[in-house]
Amino acid sequence: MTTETTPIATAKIPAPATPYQGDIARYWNNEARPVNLRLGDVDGLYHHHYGVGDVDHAALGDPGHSEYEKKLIAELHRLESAQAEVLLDHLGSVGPDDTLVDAGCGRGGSMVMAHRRFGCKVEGVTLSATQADFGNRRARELRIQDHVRSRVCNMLDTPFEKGSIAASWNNESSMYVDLDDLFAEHSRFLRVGGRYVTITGCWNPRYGQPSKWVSQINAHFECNIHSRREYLRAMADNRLVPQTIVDLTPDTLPYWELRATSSLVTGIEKAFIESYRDGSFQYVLIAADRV
Ligand SMILES: C[S@@+](CC[C@H](N)C(=O)[O-])C[C@H]1O[C@@H](n2cnc3c(N)ncnc32)[C@H](O)[C@@H]1O
Ligand SMILES: CC(C)=CCC/C(C)=C/COP(=O)(O)OP(=O)(O)O
Ligand SMILES: [Mg+2]
Repeated sequence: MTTETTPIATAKIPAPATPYQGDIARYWNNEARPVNLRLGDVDGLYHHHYGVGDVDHAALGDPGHSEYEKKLIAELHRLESAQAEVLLDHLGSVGPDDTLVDAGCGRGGSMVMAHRRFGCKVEGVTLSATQADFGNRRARELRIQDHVRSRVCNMLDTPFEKGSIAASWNNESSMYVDLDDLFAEHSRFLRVGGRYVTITGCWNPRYGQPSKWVSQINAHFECNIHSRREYLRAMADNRLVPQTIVDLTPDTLPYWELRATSSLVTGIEKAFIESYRDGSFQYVLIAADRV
């Protein structure tokens, strides 16, 4: 690394609020799965979320072809970026003078996309110094560091001023926190009339209790998947009123079925596919107004 800057994120790393958060920080500091890095290398947008939309079989071509695996990686990445576009579609009208918050920002791919779409500032928080440094380095490379910034910070206790944020989101990051605490914090920093969006996996109360597949996903990622009911209750209790709820489960299954055939499998594919198929787990988008 050059001497040009002390990375903002690691200049002063706050102590984890709980031992659990310390574990999660370590998990993401050590994460370097090819399924994430090789997809990000396609165009420099690094995601830690899953994909939506139909697979473009024409673009993939013949599985026997020497370029097939490369095309498959590009296709998985296209579906992951399409997921982030769907989230951004639900943020409402955002202008260049607005500031957005990405709660649990990962390596920052969604933040770059949000800035490109709206021209606004985007503030990201993650528990991982490695991720925050990665996101800030990408922002510098893209010369958007004045607008896109990641920091090591607990999303339940952020420095953002009350009512200062136009819109905020959790993209596959709400399963690491208590939902009441999470929505109280979003509600505090969002302005009245602002928008909150989450894309998340949640267990389906109609199934009864979390299925064995949901338990496997929790163990795999050290997270704690909430039920759909818990999301709606915690939002209602924190001045977040759902405007749109979309069941993205049918839209994410093609991504998983394709990923299961790739060389980049991680072993968790079966749990997602089986739980989406048996109805015990759902992939949902909820967009809510801060009232
Ligand atoms: C699965 S990744 C999602 C990353 C990103 N939203 C994306 O779509 O690429 C989960 C993220 O949540 C973050 N996270 C978990 N608990 C957190 C907390 N209490 N405060 C801030 N970030 C947290 C992790 O550090 C990680 O960046
Ligand atoms: C929908 C649910 C329950 C998500 C759990 C949170 C999570 C780990 C998301 C993907 O991260 P990743 O992109 O790092 O995972 P992978 O390595 O499997 O692609
Ligand atoms: Mg991934």
